[in-house]
Amino acid sequence: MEACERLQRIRSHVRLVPDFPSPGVLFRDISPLLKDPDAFKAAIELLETHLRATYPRIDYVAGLDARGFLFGPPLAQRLGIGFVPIRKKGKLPGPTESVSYALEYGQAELEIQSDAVEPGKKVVLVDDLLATGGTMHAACELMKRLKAEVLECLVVIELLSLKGAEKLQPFRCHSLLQYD
Ligand SMILES: O=P(O)(O)OC[C@H]1O[C@H](OP(=O)(O)OP(=O)(O)O)[C@H](O)[C@@H]1O
Ligand SMILES: Nc1ncnc2[nH]cnc12
Repeated sequence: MEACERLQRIRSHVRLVPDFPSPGVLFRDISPLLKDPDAFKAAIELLETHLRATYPRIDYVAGLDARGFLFGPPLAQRLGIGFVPIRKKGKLPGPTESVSYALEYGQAELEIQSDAVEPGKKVVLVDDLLATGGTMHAACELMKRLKAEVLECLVVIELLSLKGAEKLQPFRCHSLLQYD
């Protein structure tokens, strides 16, 4: 499958759900994408191709709770590197670093185990979707605390009107699909 054919396949498997989880939010539901093995494979392959073409060395893929856990581990496997979970508050044992943040429809706190990434390691942060960028920004802050280097914030879907990529600067952001 060509890259644009793959993108089209991915796009056609993202479902729009108005007013979820709260009134006024247009929710982009990736469930149909996960359910279709070819579409899901196309997404993972495009993420992998992009990373291989862009970075000579990546040490870890770090995924954001919860939907970053769907894309991060298969991607890390294909790259032959480790996966690190960044979780919502209270889920990780042992010493942790935590950062609170605001997202498109709420407030939450993200955590990482203090020894999850060694200082100086090169990390790609992965999630399904970038909206306001609050969640990804918090993940970047966690990486700063561990003295890791964020190569890029990588998402399947970017909601351009919410200007998440601007909020993340100077960190780089890459998305497969963009919506207004
Ligand atoms: O750019 P933002 O405005 O921060 O929004 C994006 C975040 O919102 C969603 O996660 P959510 O917090 O709904 O949690 P979930 O993955 O557990 O469903 C999505 O998976 C991103 O992580
Ligand atoms: N509009 C949206 N659709 C799906 N996930 C989201 N996370 C934040 N905003 C979202």
